[in-house]
Amino acid sequence: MAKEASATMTLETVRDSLSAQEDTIIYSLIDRVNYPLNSKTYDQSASLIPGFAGSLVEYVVKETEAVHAKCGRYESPTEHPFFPENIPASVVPVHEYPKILHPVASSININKRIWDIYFNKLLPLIAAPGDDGNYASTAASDLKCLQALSRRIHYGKFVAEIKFTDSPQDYEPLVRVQFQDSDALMNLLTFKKVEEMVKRRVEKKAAVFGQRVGLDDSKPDQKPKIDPAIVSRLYDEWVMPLTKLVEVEYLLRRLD
Ligand SMILES: C=C(O[C@@H]1C=C(C(=O)O)C=C[C@H]1O)C(=O)O
Repeated sequence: MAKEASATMTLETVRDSLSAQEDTIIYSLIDRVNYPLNSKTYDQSASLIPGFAGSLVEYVVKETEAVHAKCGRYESPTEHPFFPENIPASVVPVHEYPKILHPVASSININKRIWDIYFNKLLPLIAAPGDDGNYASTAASDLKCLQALSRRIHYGKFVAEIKFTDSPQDYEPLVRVQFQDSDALMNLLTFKKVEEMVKRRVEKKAAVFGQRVGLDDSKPDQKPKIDPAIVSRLYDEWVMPLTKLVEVEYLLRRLD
């Protein structure tokens, strides 16, 4: 780990970053629920873009990622494209990010799973049925959610690096090529108490950020914009397990 980075990054600062990223995720989801499901956005056969074989959301994500890639977005170790095969080279001057992670980190990208879970599991839970025709805005909102979730989940690389360098005596034996043990690694890096606290915190944030604010105090409380229990479930079933999956994938190759 680079000196300047190891001096400033600790498990506490990493956890603070994960907490700050919750805010971005929850605000992005609140933005998405302003639109109904708008299923044409996801229809492979709707042919909304002449000459493009795929859904509108795929088109928006691929084209946006291409522009962002040229501007250097994916040079950052915290950013991961959803269509890496489509990514042009950066044309901007190279920024020297602190070298915190082992070089294998750049080969770990689980965005295909994040994409699948977002569209097939989460979206049907949060978006109201209906179609208001705002497909491009809907796709742009989806992209913000996907990027925020992807950044958070791949941040598991940093969590893993800090845990490894804090306790190499515990991690190294499980990582050595001849004894690689994913289940034992998963147990070692799991902190159930922290996970319970995160679930309660995101539920509370969803209730606070999703409040409907009016000036008429006599009106009874209305439902928050997004169901706080669904946000807690999102973390419990998908966000934290996938973060830990990234942690394990990274650790298994940490000594390559
Ligand atoms: C991120 C950490 O590692 C694990 C994953 C967590 C998460 O994704 O929020 C929480 C606790 C740990 O089980 C951590 O220890 O903070």
